[in-house]
Amino acid sequence: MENRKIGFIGAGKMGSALMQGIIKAGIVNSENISASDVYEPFLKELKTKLGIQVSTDNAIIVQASDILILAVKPQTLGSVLANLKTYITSDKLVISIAAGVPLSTYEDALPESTRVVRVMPNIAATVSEAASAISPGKNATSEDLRAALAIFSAVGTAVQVPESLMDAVTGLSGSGPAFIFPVIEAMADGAVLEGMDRKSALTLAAQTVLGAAKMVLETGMHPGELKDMVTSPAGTTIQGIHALEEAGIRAAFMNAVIRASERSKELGKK
Ligand SMILES: NC(=O)C1=CN([C@@H]2O[C@H](COP(=O)(O)OP(=O)(O)OC[C@H]3O[C@@H](n4cnc5c(N)ncnc54)[C@H](O)[C@@H]3O)[C@@H](O)[C@H]2O)C=CC1
Ligand SMILES: O=C(O)[C@@H]1CCC=N1
Repeated sequence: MENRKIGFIGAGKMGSALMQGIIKAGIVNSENISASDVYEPFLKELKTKLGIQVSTDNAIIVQASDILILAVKPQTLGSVLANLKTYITSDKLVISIAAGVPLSTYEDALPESTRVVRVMPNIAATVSEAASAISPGKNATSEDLRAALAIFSAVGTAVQVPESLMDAVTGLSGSGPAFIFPVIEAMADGAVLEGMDRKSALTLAAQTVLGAAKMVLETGMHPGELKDMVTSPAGTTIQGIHALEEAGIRAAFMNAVIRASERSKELGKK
C-alpha cells in the first residue's frame, strides 16, 4: 500500500480529515498523497501542514494517482465526473465518499470498466476514530475492496455493507458526530450551570461519551444493561434518565438518523 499514490479531488473538511488520518496511520507517505481543490488557500495550507502534493487542476491529480478519492459535495460531483472521465482509466481505483450518490451514477458517468468503491466515512478520521462503511461497485476487484478496507481501517473502523444500507449509514455514522457534539456541549452546559468551569466540564463530558462508547464496543454488553449498571435505585442517574425520557430523547435521536438518511436518499436522486 505504501507505494500507491492516493489523490484527493476536493480538499475540504472530509478530504483533509482523511489525508491527516492516512498520514498519521503511516499507510502511505505524505509525498504519495496529492490533492486538488478549486480553493487554493486550502491547498497551500495542506501542503505546508502535511507535505502533500497539490494542484488546482483535478486532471493532474487524477493522472498522478493509483487511487482517487472523490471528496467533493454531491451537488458538485456531476460536473467533476464529466470533466474527469477522459482521464480516468481502468488502472485506477475510484473511491467516492459523497453522501447519497449511488455507485451506478459513477459507473454510468465514467468509462465502462471503471472500478468504483463507495465509502461513507466520518469526520473522526482526523483522530483515527472514523466509523466507515464500504460498498464495492460492479467492476471493483477483491483487491480494490481490500485496499479500501485498508485505507479506512487505518483511520478508524471500517465495515463492508450492501449498498442498500448506505443511506442509513450516512444518517447514523456519517452525520452522527454532529449529533453527539451538541450532547457533549449541552452536558457540559449543565455542569457549568452548577458552577463548574467550562474547560473541566467539556473534558469530563467528552471523556464520559468516549468511555460509554468504549464500554459498548469492548464489553459487548447491551447498552440497556450498561445503563442499568449506572442507575442506582432512588439514586441520581434515574432522575437524569427521567428528564431525558420526558424530553423524548430516544425519538429525537431516532428521528435525527432517519431524517439524515432520507436526505441522503434525496441527494442521490439529483
Ligand atoms: N463533512 C463530513 O463530516 C462528511 C462528508 N462526507 C462527504 O464528503 C464530501 C465532501 O464534504 P465536505 O468535506 O464536508 O465538504 P467541503 O465543502 O468541506 O469540501 C469540498 C471541497 O471540494 C472543493 N471543490 C468544489 N468544487 C470542486 C471542483 N470542481 N474540483 C475540486 N474541488 C472542488 C471545495 O472547494 C471544498 O474544499 C461530500 O460529498 C460529503 O457528502 C462524507 C462523510 C462525512
Ligand atoms: O452533512 C452531510 O451531508 C455530510 C454527509 C455525512 C456528513 N456530512
